[in-house]
Amino acid sequence: MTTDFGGRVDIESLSKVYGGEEERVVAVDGLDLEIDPGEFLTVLGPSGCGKSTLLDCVAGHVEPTSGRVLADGEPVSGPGPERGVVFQENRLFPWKTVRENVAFGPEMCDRPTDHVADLLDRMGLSTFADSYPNQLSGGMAQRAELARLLANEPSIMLMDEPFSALDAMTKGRMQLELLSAWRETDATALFVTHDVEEAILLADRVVVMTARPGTVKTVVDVPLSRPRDHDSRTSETFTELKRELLASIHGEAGAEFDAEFETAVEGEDRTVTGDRTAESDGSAGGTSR
Ligand SMILES: Nc1ncnc2c1ncn2[C@@H]1O[C@H](COP(=O)(O)OP(=O)(O)OP(=O)(O)O)[C@@H](O)[C@H]1O
Repeated sequence: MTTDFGGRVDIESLSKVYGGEEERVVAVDGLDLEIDPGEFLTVLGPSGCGKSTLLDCVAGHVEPTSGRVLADGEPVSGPGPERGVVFQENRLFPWKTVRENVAFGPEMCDRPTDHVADLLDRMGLSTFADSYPNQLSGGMAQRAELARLLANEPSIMLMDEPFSALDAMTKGRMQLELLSAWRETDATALFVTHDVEEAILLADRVVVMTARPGTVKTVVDVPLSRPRDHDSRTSETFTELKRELLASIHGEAGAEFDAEFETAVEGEDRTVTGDRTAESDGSAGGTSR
């Protein structure tokens, strides 16, 4: 699968303020980030720190208050075909079948739809191609969303906690399916998640955001080889990265957030190991797939 665009993303001094004078919320404040073409970047951060706002600004669904986003050097001023989005909740058209949902994007752009059957097959949805979204399980609907994203062959894949509502086993399968599909493209991926393990498993680099107003706290390289599988989670490198990222998020989110992540480190030595965290300087990491 190829794309027509390079997939570079530059986020420059991005700020977003919601509301008026009375209920002013500074969601994102002066955030700088560069994402290389073909890179898989995950974004972690405490609840409400502006992760979705960041992704929405890149998608062109939210207009920055100041600063800008460039996609392949062009300022983003709205949604575009080179950027595809998957949200946490199912946004499939309920009146269309799975096949029609997946084919919709290419059809709207007068592009071929020959790859739709193959995508449905890869996502394990061939036998549900003629089903409607309300006949699908949560995991199937998310697979259909992913197939729909891939059918559009975007050069930039934007994903906002797409697997957060899935059970652990389905989530694990979907993560590997996503990686496998992404590796066959040249696409850049920006993936927002609350899940530290998910952030590591998928990424070339993990961005940790500060508590609101959100900006980049740290950027951590993930030096795990690809292709990755479930065994990648058992490596020493993975465990060290997990401790490092949990410590970074704990430090940011404060005590009220600790409880949420307490279970994630249960049974493990919580000592923070050597600091391999690179302070954000906007430099890009490796992109080997
Ligand atoms: N349309 C909006 N109008 C007003 N405030 C908003 C709007 N969208 C988001 N916010 C506020 O901006 C802040 C950042 O929200 P955002 O959804 O970007 O954070 P998040 O990190 O994605 O949160 P979560 O992890 O809980 O999904 C929050 O305080 C939120 O309430």
